[in-house]
Amino acid sequence: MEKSAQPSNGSPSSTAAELESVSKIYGTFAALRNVSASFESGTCTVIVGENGAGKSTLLRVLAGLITPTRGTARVFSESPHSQRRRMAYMSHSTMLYDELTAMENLNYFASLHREGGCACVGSPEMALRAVGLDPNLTRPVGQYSQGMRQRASLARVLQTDPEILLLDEPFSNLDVASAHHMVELLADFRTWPVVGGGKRTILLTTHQAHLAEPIADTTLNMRGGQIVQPEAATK
Ligand SMILES: Nc1ncnc2c1ncn2[C@@H]1O[C@H](COP(=O)(O)OP(=O)(O)OP(=O)(O)O)[C@@H](O)[C@H]1O
Repeated sequence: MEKSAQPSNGSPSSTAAELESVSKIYGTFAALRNVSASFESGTCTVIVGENGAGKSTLLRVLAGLITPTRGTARVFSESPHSQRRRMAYMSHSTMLYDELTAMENLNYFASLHREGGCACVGSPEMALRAVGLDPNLTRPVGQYSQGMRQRASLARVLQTDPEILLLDEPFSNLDVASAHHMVELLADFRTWPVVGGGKRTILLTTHQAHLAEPIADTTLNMRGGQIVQPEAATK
């Protein structure tokens, strides 16, 4: 089934990411079935659906972490893998070391990026301040509340200064106040200028679409590995 997340305005340069007839088959099971969608630069797309609908698979294909069985994924008109330094992917798990402080965690991941040749525009300190965490906190992340852990996790991906932010269930395990704070942080992120021009693009999956409403330009509904609604603009 083929659906367009956002209708093309005829300008290829405004497309941040796209899927063209993408399927992902595990054995005999299709996690994604012939999905086509495009995501315009500067927009926030919220992807909702039941467990197993294919939301994470879609994000991971765009992140270049999964190769489609059929079809093509493109990021800035190139392969996702080749554009990975312009993207950041935050998975379900925080991917932080519990025994390290937030600053130590971010320094560690920043060093990995530098070794990979990534120019980290944001510093770990700036990223932590951006999400409202004190860079001088001496407590290890293992002693943080869930909300603080999620913020530290967001800082980990923001410090790479991504143009495209892919967030898998960023509100999971957060109370409503923390989820609202996360949404405010994401709204703020969208306003950050991009070196060399361009706009920040967000794709996020959630079971709680109402939480993302303030920043959602488009909501996509997935079921059985397909996008089942072409679009449902929330504003
Ligand atoms: N590596 C894998 N091997 C086999 N099946 C997989 C694999 N990864 C995902 N699947 C299956 O593909 C389907 C889609 O998974 P996916 O994680 O994309 O769903 P989801 O919509 O993100 O679900 P959830 O909301 O539970 O995270 C599921 O049925 C899942 O079991």
